[in-house]
Amino acid sequence: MSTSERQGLRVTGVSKAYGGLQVLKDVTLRAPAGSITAVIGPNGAGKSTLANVISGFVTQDAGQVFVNGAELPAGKAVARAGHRLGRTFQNLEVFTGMTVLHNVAMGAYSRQKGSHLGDLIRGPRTRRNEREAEESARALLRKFGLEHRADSLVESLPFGEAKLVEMVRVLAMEPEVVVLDEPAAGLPPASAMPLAETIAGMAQEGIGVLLIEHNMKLVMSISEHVVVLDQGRVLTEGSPAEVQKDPRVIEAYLGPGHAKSEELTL
Ligand SMILES: Nc1ncnc2c1ncn2[C@@H]1O[C@H](COP(=O)(O)OP(=O)(O)OP(=O)(O)O)[C@@H](O)[C@H]1O
Repeated sequence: MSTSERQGLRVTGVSKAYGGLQVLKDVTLRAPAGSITAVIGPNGAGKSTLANVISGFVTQDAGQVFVNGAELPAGKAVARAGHRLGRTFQNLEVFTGMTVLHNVAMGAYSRQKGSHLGDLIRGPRTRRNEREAEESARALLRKFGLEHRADSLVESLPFGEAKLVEMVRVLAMEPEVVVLDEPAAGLPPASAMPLAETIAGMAQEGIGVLLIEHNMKLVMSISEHVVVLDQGRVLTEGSPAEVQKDPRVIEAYLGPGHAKSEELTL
């Protein structure tokens, strides 16, 4: 697919309620290919629910999600790999009991075509797929400076490296769009720079990145566009500089009376 055909992620009119609580209200946004779009908002604004709807873990009540113009079936997380949509989680999601290499190879394996019967009897095609998945996993680990960890169990890694493994596993899927749910959460400050470089690298490779993040420094330094969610609605959107100075955004975060002469530096 050429870069001009890649439209990235489009979310239109998504709403979701839990019982009487309307968590998302008519949310529309885009995360174009080759750029970083951030979603920020105070606690409880609906950011993780939005990530869950986009990645098919939660079924929306209304609205659609598209990757490169193709509508994704609501609530079908497993179908996302076929549509090249990858996602990382707020809480680390890695396959414990498996090596770093095999964790990343699972990402590569998910994009390969095979048959269930072939997988069951481990026919020649399955074995070739496994070999190829491991080779591309190894190449990615080299690229991200994790090659020396290939044979370690993923749970033996420091948290920051395990987070990076999760991200590399998503990249092994060769995604068109990635949703990163608070990638900086729990990371030591020293890891912020390599993380920013990794995310920027995704966009440079043409991926549409939707970055859900509380760390304003990270958001403001690498995002092209920022969407602000508040109480389930899109409050406003714009460039990092515009959003940072917007009195409505400052009020949403800090409460009324803070809007004058302040800038968002959370
Ligand atoms: N499965 C659920 N059942 C009921 N309520 C839920 C469920 N998931 C989320 N909520 C509620 O929906 C609202 C939005 O939650 P969500 O986790 O999406 O917000 P958030 O912006 O990601 O918050 P944070 O920044 O704290 O992670 C909250 O009031 C939350 O309690």
